[in-house]
Amino acid sequence: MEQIKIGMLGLGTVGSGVVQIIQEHQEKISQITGRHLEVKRVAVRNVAAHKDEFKDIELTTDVNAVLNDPEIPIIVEVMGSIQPAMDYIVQALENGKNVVTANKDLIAQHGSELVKIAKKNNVDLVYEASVAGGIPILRTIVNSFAADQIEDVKGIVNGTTNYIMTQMVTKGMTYQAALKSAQELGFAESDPTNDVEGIDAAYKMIILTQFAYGTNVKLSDLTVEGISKIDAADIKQARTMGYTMKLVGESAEINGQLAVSVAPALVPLEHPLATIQNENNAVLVKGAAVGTTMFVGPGAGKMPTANSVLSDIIAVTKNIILGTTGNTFNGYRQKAELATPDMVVAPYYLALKIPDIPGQLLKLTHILTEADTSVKQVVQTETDGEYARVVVITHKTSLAKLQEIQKEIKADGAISLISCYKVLEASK
Ligand SMILES: NC(=O)C1=CN([C@@H]2O[C@H](COP(=O)(O)OP(=O)(O)OC[C@H]3O[C@@H](n4cnc5c(N)ncnc54)[C@H](OP(=O)(O)O)[C@@H]3O)[C@@H](O)[C@H]2O)C=CC1
Ligand SMILES: N[C@@H](CC=O)C(=O)O
Ligand code: NA
Repeated sequence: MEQIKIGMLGLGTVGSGVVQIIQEHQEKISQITGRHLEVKRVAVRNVAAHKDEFKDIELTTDVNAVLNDPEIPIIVEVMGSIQPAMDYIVQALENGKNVVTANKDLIAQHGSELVKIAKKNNVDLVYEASVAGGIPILRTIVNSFAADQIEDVKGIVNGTTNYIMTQMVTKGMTYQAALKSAQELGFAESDPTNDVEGIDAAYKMIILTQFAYGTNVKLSDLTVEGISKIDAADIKQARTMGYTMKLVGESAEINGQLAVSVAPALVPLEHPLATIQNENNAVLVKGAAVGTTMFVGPGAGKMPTANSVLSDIIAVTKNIILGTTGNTFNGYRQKAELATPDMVVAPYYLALKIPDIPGQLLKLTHILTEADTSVKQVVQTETDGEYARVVVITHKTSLAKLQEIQKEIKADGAISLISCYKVLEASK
């Protein structure tokens, strides 16, 4: 049987999973593609660290030996970060090689540039593993939503933070211990800052926005908040009110304009996202024709992510055989403006520190009323005699009105806002 030789950049969590699947499932892959896949050469930083585990594979620190090998038609980039990965991918594409990558940082920030280079060189550039790890969400949007009009994409798209929050809530683990465990399990990025600050999820929402609406947005177009500042008191309080807390990404189409965000949100316990635990991810895609669909699965980890990389390798292999490489992964292009804060509406949870003296709650009600925002629920959760902690859940209000409320509270001086989270509606 003819061979397809693969060159790889990186042999860490994902890379080692890719090698394992190719070795263990060679027979099935050959039957499906009609080709024998062989990992010919892998570039790493430290050959000695891998040579005992990967005796049958040629390891090198010379990236050019992978990128310039005329026998290799497919390069798998699983090393991460922007540079030098960007230069290596450009070099591979310009050398006429198809590229499979799991690198969301790179695709979210330089995807359109790389797509153009791939097209010019008539090669594939595919990156299913870059969003929601093992969930085949990108190809599903491309294939199964091609004729539908997507109205909303919402979900949990970072495995590390969902794992941390699950461990904190269900096992009482500390934030630091849960993060350490996520790193040991291979879920976190090599520098976990992007995970915990919501940036990794934001990159994934940028890619999902491109696939769902055909529109390129950049990081500065999104509102992004991570989990590092979440107060355990809010998680507890939310639970008593019938909510759990999740890091939620949303890309919504509002009258033809887009609102893309990542932030911790209160999720009603009966909402499908409330049941997503540990490193699992879930993406809800709402189409005008199909309604709401949900895709669930592991969002991080060696084998699930490697399986997505393999789905790309197999798609590219088929294209090589058919002579159909060079088609853009997602061909949909559409220009759209960003929604303004007055267009983006949701209920909000506000936790406030209020002097425990008469008239203060009235003052808060006045601020909310002035911003045309009504209250659904209000609870005084504790008092130390001097200050009370008061939690308010509003009815739907716009982001512009919320900003007005935040400004007025700040100006008041006596009342202070401890935290503020969006509240998901049970039916959405
Ligand atoms: N882990 C996960 O669950 C997921 C990861 N991803 C993405 O997949 C990619 C890889 O992640 P992961 O496997 O976790 O990362 P790891 O840190 O586990 O592995 C990175 C690998 O790349 C190699 N490498 C790094 N820099 C260079 C360089 N300059 N030259 C040659 N080799 C280099 C490292 O070599 P050495 O071993 O010698 O240090 C290592 O083998 C990232 O883009 C990540 O965002 C996507 C979805 C899920
Ligand atoms: N660090 C990422 C890995 C997958 O993309 C995550 O935790 O989701
Ligand atoms: Na995926």
